Amino acid sequence: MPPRFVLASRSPRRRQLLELAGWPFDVQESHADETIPPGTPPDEAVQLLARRKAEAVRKTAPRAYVLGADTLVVCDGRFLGKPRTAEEAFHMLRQLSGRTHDVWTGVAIATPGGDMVSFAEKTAVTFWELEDEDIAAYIATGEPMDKAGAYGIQGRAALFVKRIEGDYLTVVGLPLSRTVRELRRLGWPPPEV
Ligand SMILES: Cc1cn([C@H]2C[C@H](O)[C@@H](COP(=O)(O)OP(=O)(O)OP(=O)(O)O)O2)c(=O)[nH]c1=O
Repeated sequence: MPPRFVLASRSPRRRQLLELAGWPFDVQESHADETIPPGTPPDEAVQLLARRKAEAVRKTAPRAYVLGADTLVVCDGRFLGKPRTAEEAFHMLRQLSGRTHDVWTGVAIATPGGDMVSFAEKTAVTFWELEDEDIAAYIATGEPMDKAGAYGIQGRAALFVKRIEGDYLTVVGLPLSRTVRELRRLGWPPPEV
């Protein structure tokens, strides 16, 4: 039996992106703890959380390749995760208005041999100046609530974006081209898949 591939994520975006790679995989949510030790730099923080997610799911799928990922927005040294309330979403988007911030995505791959490999990718995103009414209207769509930094570049927040530097898919939550290259290096997919 060839090894299975499991995506350790509840994110519909990550599933859709991984489908582009063209091989079969299962999806399993990780329920991993998402707290980060204070002072952890962003590249380490996203890899730490990605590894935790992959590790949690590996316990239930030991003979599989397991992929975990985590995305964080970093503005002025402050980490912006998923907003808990509409007010928090408003403050995050106010903070991002008219400025450049970094979006970090960490990816961790657990292999059937027991290894754990991870990397982090960064994309810089510049927003136009946003009017308070634009922010309020965007929050009313409900889009910000399950997304780091309170926006989805793949949705209506595309209208906020002046320029980006880096892989667009790092912002959406999975730097697919680098991920597929790393997986190949680790032996996935095997010839029989
Ligand atoms: C900045 C940005 C983030 N996001 C999303 C990607 C991630 O799904 C989410 C960040 O939260 P994460 O904790 O990285 O992921 P998640 O909770 O959605 O899923 P899981 O932990 O189960 O894998 O924000 C977008 O979809 N578009 C964007 O432009």
